Amino acid sequence: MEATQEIIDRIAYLQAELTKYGMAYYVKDQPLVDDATYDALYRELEELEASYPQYQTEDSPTARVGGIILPGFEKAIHEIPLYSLSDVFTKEELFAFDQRVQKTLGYEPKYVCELKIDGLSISLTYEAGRLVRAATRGDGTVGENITENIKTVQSVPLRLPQEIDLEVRGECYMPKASFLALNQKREEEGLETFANPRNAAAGSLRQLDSKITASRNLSTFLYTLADFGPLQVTTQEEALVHLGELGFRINPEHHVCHSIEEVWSFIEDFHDKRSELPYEIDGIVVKVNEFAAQNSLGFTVKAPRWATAYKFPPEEAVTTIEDIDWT
Ligand SMILES: NC(=O)c1c(N)nc(OC2CCCC2)nc1O[C@@H]1CCC[C@@H]1O
Repeated sequence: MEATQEIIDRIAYLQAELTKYGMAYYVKDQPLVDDATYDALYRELEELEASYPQYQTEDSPTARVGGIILPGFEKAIHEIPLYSLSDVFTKEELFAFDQRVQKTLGYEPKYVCELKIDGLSISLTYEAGRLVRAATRGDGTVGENITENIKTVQSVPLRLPQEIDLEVRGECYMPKASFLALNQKREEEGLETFANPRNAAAGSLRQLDSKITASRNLSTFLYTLADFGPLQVTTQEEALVHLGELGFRINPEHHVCHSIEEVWSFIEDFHDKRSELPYEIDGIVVKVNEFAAQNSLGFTVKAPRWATAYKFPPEEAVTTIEDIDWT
């Protein structure tokens, strides 16, 4: 059916508005409209796109529901490898890391601390501002192409505000509340429950039916650029801020520390706050902030010399909602 200019404009308006509302709700955690308003506009867009499918764009908000069932996952080669992190488990080991860094640099650098999100590491590739590939980390060089599944994760932008080529990396995770609700539902259905949110996220992302992925309330925190492309950033802190400006979901608890002692107090602080977070973390990632200093330090075979992960002991597992002491 041919569409009038008025209908074409209305479809474009709804696609833009609902994308803006979705970004505010899922990325910035700051809703702009109430659910009823969003749902009414979403239904109107669904009806219009069903009547005029030639105007349903692949980055329309209605494209998030999944529906592709893949025969299997294609391999995804990482041109720039996804490194792992060295681990430290004590204050002494953390300070020894700082000593090695200072020995190489000849000065004490600023560090940026980030919560170590306990999810599945992913890589997102954009060409001319459009998401063209999403992949799991795999072994760091070869992962799985999970583009169709990642498109159903509401916090992942399908289109950037600038038509740039970019590859970003981060974690896809399942919030604790979604994990508990999912396990309760599976229990009621006599299905096997997931051991922890990380396994639940991995299982949800590695579904061949993207409709199942769409139902699992996954979210993301992005933390690094594989290639800096056109971005003019010189520190990790700036990179995080810029990723946020591009529309990616960034964990707000990043903090620049001016000494390893300050890093330690950040670690102690979050050791206590950990159980109150709405997502699981398994430690704190400590990175030299300046990219120039990172380049001087370089990488070992598998991990950067300019970063380490202080690991927390495993959190006592909360398996079902009944286990929580709500008092
Ligand atoms: N899990 C995380 O929250 C996290 C993070 N906040 N920052 C990084 O920085 C990368 C960059 C270079 C080497 C590690 N890595 C993280 O997780 C990685 C994914 C795979 C191994 C580590 O867990």
